[in-house]
Amino acid sequence: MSVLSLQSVSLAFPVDRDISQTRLVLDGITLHLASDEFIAVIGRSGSGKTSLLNLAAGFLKPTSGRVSVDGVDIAGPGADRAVVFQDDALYPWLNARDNVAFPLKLRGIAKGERRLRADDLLAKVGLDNAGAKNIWELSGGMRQRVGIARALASDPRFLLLDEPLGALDALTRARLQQFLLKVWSDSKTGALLITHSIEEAMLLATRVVVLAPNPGRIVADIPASFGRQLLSGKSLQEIKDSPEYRRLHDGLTGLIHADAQEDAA
Ligand SMILES: Nc1ncnc2c1ncn2[C@@H]1O[C@H](COP(=O)(O)OP(=O)(O)OP(=O)(O)O)[C@@H](O)[C@H]1O
Repeated sequence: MSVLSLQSVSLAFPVDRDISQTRLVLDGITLHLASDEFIAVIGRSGSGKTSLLNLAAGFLKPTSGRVSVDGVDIAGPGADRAVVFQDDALYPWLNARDNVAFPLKLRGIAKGERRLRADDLLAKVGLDNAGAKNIWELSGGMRQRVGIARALASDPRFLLLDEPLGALDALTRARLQQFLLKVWSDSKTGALLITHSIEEAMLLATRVVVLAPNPGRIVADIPASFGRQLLSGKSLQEIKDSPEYRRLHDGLTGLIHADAQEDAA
């Protein structure tokens, strides 16, 4: 079992490129993600969700505090932490299979083996016959699935997901939520998901973390079991109709709303 940890992490950005003046964006963040967990981070726009993910990915260095994997400070981005963005960021000059195989190429894996593994990963994300397709021939949902297959190709211990379903229509998004849940459960990687959707956070995560802004800080860290209920075959409607679902939904909405009112006061 691996653990990705942020320990008393703060992050300040310079104000208007003036490095003598800084603004605190995240303050005192402590968060541990184990490789069997799915943490969803919600919070208002500007509360620091993406900054938190960028710290975990190693794209940003904390101003103070530590970011580590299994107790070892990270030095920057690494293959142990794969990132999927809202904008799929695929290579348009490569077909779907070669996009997925790209991390394998970087690791020096031979061509035949790369092809087999890429096809296997494409099958895992339900794109068995799409390997030879050009990126521009794929729908938005298919492109996101290729992006997730590519992230899995590096055999990461953690998947860092920055609003990966945010640009999709409601129906495709609902389908891909179920798919993401299955991928997480099968691949046994820890997942950190940034989302604007309370419902998405509740349906996928084993823990929902709420950030409040100015400066970004954790105001709630709540366990959830709806994803596991979905995986064990309970229907979405039954889950959404349950009192525990409605209670948590109301609670999370209240937390985000309370924080907005505090800001306006
Ligand atoms: N590179 C940067 N330089 C200066 N300020 C930044 C930088 N990146 C983010 N910020 C500021 O940090 C704060 C948090 O931004 P961040 O993108 O992490 O929030 P967020 O919760 O992900 O927002 P959203 O939900 O709108 O994507 C914002 O006020 C933003 O303007």
